[in-house]
Amino acid sequence: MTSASASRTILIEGLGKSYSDQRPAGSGEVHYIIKDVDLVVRGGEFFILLGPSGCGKSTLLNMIAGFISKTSGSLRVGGTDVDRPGRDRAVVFQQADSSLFPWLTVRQNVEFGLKMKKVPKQERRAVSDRFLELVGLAGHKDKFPKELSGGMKQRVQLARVLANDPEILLMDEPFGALDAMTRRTMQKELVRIWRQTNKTVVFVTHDIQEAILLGERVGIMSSGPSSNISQIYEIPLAYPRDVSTAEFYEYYRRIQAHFDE
Ligand SMILES: Nc1ncnc2c1ncn2[C@@H]1O[C@H](COP(=O)(O)OP(=O)(O)OP(=O)(O)O)[C@@H](O)[C@H]1O
Repeated sequence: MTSASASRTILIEGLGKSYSDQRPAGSGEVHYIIKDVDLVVRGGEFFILLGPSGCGKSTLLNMIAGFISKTSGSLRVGGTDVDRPGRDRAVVFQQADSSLFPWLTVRQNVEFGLKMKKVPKQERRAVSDRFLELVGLAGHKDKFPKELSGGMKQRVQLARVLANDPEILLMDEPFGALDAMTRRTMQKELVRIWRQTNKTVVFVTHDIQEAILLGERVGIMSSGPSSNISQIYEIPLAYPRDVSTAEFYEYYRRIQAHFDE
């Protein structure tokens, strides 16, 4: 492993997260959302977390992001314990609306993080031009979020995250709220961007087709409580992938069978 990819490796051992029941009528009992999770995501890899609703995918992703603290086990990125959010990791959420600033233009939204870091204006321009081009929004830089469709807003969110150049992209069902056609376009774009930038991607979904279309490996989370990664499927299909091929269907069938068991 090169040192560049080692710095982007996510190493998870025996990771757990529990909450105690604090409701007035609650027992104070401890419930594990995830327990004994072991996982290594290599630098530059496209890794999928796939599982049924409520199994703890977002909890695990938010722990990697540093938003949720662990109860047990170890979680390291590039050899360093994760105990808070960091510039090496960025999250793309399902709803772009909650992350974009409505009073800023598309360009200003993309440049926001760079401005906070006091990057000079000319350099900010060059970065926002590059990433808005990459996500296909070169012609919409001066629009405000309310003038954009859902898919366009999601592209702005992605451009903004990429502009900050994190090592690791953490994506929580980022296309879940989009219509089928826009979703398909965004999936293709994401694969293209990932191959161009070689980022580490951890992508949460409950859609088997999306998992196989995007991931180099698909980690299946067992249904909760005390969920963990019960199996990992390697998907050695070439990109861009075609859902209509027999090989694609074979992986689909195998993973579907896993959930039917
Ligand atoms: N702060 C919290 N306190 C107690 N329980 C929580 C808390 N946050 C999440 N949970 C519970 O943890 C479980 C896993 O939630 P999580 O959002 O991680 O699942 P998910 O797999 O991402 O689900 P979905 O696909 O529906 O988004 C759920 O049962 C949820 O109710």
